[in-house]
Amino acid sequence: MNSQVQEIAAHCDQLPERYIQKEDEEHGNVTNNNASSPAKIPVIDLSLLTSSHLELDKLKTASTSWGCFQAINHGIEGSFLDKVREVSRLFFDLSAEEKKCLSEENDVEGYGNDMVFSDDQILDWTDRLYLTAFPKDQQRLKFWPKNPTNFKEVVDDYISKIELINHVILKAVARSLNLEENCFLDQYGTASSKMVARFNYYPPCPWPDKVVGLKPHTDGSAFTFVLQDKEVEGLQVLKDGKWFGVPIVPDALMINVGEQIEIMSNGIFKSPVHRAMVNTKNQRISLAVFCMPQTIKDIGPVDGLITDVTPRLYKNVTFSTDFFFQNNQQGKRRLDVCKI
Ligand SMILES: O=C(O)CCC(=O)C(=O)O
Ligand SMILES: [Fe+2]
Repeated sequence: MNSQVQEIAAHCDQLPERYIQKEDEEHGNVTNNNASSPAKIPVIDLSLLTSSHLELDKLKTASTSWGCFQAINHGIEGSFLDKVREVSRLFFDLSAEEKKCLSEENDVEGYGNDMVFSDDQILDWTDRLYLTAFPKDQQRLKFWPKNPTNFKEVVDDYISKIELINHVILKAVARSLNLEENCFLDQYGTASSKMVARFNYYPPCPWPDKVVGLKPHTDGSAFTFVLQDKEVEGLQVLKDGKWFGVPIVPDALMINVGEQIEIMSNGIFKSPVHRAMVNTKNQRISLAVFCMPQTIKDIGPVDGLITDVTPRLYKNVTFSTDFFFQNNQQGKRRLDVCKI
């Protein structure tokens, strides 16, 4: 196993070559830590989505222009979100030895860092814990921390709450396009869907403008729910060629449109390119929960959105594990592979 970034950060006085980012031609200056403007990422009140057309319209605009929004009044207590943050932090506070017990060579699940596909790959300044969290019978318990002792109880509880919100959002985005409210949910498949939790740990870095915490990417999910660090910012979203920092909105959940909803909506909703930056002083922890449709059948643009004026833009596709990682590995963007 590679050294964990946490250990490198604690012990080294020179940045290892493999973490030094090169200019990114596609997404502009990779290591410009100062996002160009304070973001106006829309804030959506989920409690209004069934009663207010205005809020539903805001959701539609957010998902078509930004591809993301901060959800408030989502039904999860702020004190519970703090608990989720706390068990995440307590896990990363454990000794290196204790955490390494939760990793296995060549397994994406468990504790580790940036997945290495090639010798010349530039690595992200992050360590992570990656767990299949739902359905429960697919959880691989050997990768779940025993410490803190309430880790699993809290995470299981959080995941079941996110599952409910995910359904609310899937229905609401359908209604926002005047479609039958289950059209995305039916493709998503309630019984056989999957949720993957990725706990991201970004140690402080003495050379923040030479590295990125998480390189620019789009999420392969239907939707992703990101619980942000409560004090330290770092997430940025690319819009109209500019990077926008995502501000901390207390108790909000940052929700990203994933590639699969971009496909199901025939490109109306956008899966945003985003990245995470690091800083010299403070560690940052985030928890991303990826809600993934069933992989037993393919997904594709919903019928109601394909017309003579808006022809089908994407093929049907199954987001199998191979499809997911292989394209990444070959440097191909998954969404491009799916385009007609
Ligand atoms: O750290 C963050 O805020 C973003 C995490 C993220 O984008 C991911 O895990 O895919
Ligand atoms: Fe992401």
